[in-house]
Amino acid sequence: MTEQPDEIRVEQDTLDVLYARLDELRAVTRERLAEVRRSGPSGSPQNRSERDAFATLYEDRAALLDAVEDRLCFGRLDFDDETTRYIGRIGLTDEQHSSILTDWRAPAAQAFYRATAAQRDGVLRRRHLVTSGRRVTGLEDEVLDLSGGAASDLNLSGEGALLAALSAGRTGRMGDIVATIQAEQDTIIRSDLQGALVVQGGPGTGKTAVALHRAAYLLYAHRRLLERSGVLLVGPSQSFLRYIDQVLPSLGETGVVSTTIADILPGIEARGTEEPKIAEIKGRSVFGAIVRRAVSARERVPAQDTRVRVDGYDLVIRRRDIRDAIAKARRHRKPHNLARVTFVREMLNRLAAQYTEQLSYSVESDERGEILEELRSTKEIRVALNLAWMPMSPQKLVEDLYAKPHRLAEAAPELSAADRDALVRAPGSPWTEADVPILDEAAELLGEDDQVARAQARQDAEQREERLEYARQVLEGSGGNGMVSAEALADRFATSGPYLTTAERAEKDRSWTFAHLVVDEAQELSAMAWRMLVRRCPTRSMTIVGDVAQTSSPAGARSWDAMLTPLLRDSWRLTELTVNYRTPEEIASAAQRMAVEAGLPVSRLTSAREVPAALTVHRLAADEVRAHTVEIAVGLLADIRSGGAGQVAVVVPAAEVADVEKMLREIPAAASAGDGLVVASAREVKGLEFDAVVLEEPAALVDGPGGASDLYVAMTRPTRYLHVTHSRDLPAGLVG
Ligand SMILES: Nc1ncnc2c1ncn2[C@@H]1O[C@H](COP(=O)(O)OP(=O)(O)OP(=O)(O)O)[C@@H](O)[C@H]1O
Repeated sequence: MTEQPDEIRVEQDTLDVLYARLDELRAVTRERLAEVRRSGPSGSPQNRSERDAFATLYEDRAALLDAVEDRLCFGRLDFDDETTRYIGRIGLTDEQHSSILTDWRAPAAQAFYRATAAQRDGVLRRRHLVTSGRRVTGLEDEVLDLSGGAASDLNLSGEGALLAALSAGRTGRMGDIVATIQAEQDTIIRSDLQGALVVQGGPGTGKTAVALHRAAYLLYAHRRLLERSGVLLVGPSQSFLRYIDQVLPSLGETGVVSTTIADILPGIEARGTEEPKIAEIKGRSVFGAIVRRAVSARERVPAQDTRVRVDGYDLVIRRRDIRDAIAKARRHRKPHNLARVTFVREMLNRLAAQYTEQLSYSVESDERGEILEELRSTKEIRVALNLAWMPMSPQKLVEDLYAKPHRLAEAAPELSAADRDALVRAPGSPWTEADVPILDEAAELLGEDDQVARAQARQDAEQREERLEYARQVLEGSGGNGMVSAEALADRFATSGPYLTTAERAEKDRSWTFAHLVVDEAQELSAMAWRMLVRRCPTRSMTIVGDVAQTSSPAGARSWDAMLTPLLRDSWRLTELTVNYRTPEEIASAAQRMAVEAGLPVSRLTSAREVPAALTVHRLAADEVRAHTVEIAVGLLADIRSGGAGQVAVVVPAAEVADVEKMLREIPAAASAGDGLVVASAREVKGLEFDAVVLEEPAALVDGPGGASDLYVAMTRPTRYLHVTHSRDLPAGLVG
């Protein structure tokens, strides 16, 4: 990176203009918001809801303008025709409506990330602006003539800025990478919305970063479509979602619904744990058929006819009538609870016919209604009809399947007796993550009685068209600047109570379908979890990122093809990331060697950075290992903290976490470290990163349920140092 005082001054002047414009827009937005609020709570409900809608609009705009303060502008392109273009977090125009800053997601910004000496796209020079607050502190120029070329073999663009970003201390929160997105990442970020895009890449290749930037890009490029139905982001754990939760807001996007598989069903708390081998059984796609059979079993012809007496008349609930009524109800292919209405109506009609045959006169239609009501409320008839077609909640259906071995045996002939035995559990046991897709499948097949909701939805759709037209006129009148679509504004007009975003509405509604789905650490998902997600995204427009070499769940994917083709057929495409930005070369090579020896399906990986003495291995006596682990962690913490912020993690098998935490609590420097020192299992650190990691007894990790994949994950978390403490032999390949 070069210090060029004159050039820096020029860029500082530009930056001053851009920030002045940002401040001006902030002031205008705040003034408009104040005006709306001043207008007070009077007026008709229609006026009030419009006022609330405008208030939300200005609040969102103010929040967006605040979010882009840091590194508002980070790049400049100089073209052959002597024009220049500045690239930043958002687009800005001056008072004459001329562009002064180009949004990084706009087509006009693409060359900033993609132009190379070989393919310049008219770009002469790419400049990275390094800033601190509102000050320009450095510049990095790449002259794209053939003599200059890329700065390294890896074709890294803005290498100085990139390496500075990569070696900065970790805060425990992921940051955005807009200023230094690399060409192979940019291609993925801007890839077509249609179909499912699978991004396979080794650890640290930026899969999470790319998935989030792609979500922000798609929301920008297809705002109308995506804002209305929303984008669903599925991550592996709540701690992972916390780790990434700043990235989209820093890119000006807040409307994405984030969740985990365990939390995806409204009203279900899946906090129970179970053996991985049980989760594997529950994750098999055959559970789709098992749930279907379990539902069908609740529609059954009894062994005998049932006689009942109503008002002194003898009626027979005949097996053959039940068989016919079931067949008729099934013909409409509605979910069980909804089809039950047809079954009951048919049976009551047949019983009413028996009843009236016994009368000495013919009945009028109003009397017939009374007879039907009488039959419906007769207890024996209710019981008999329920036995033939039981109304069911998903929870009850699945609970019965686990608690009553005969039900499971009937529904699951594909499972071995041993597998079925493993699934048995008492009613009332807590739900586990692997139960969630099964409950969702059951909810889908059982259905809720949503007639009222559907009528309401039809009415809403009609009213929405009117509001949309009105919102378009309003936006035209107020010179809408693309920050909000007419669709979003129309939806805001609709809510006279507190305004609900798409995200908030979607979160409450199990059957909400999203316009795009982003899945991170996707290799962990079972076939049943995929079925559940695909139901939520009927367009199959998805971004799926993961690494099949890091799969620890026995129900997860070892091959994308085997997992996805049965569900998505040919509507998915595979792309790869190959540069490791996180882990120093020495550590990454050791991890790769170990993974290859263990037979994991590792991807090609080249490391962007080298850090001297990044990997240290401590061979110890068995009774010394734990004390050394703790001591090394405390030493690393002091070392890293002396240079500013940073995080150290100690990775041990899950059963050891509490013990190590207890030892660390007794050391004052560790006890007061807060987020700076984390003790966790390999599974808990998946997707996260730390400045330094102390990894205890790798052979024990390999013996655990996640096997060598867990060790691969643990080894590839550090951005600077990895210390391995051990007494047992090291897994093959770990030391070269
Ligand atoms: N172009 C880039 N500029 C700056 N930092 C980057 C870039 N690409 C990736 N990084 C950084 O590299 C680190 C690893 O990225 P990320 O967590 O997205 O990788 P990953 O492929 O999801 O890893 P894992 O498979 O281990 O979960 C992060 O700190 C991320 O910010």
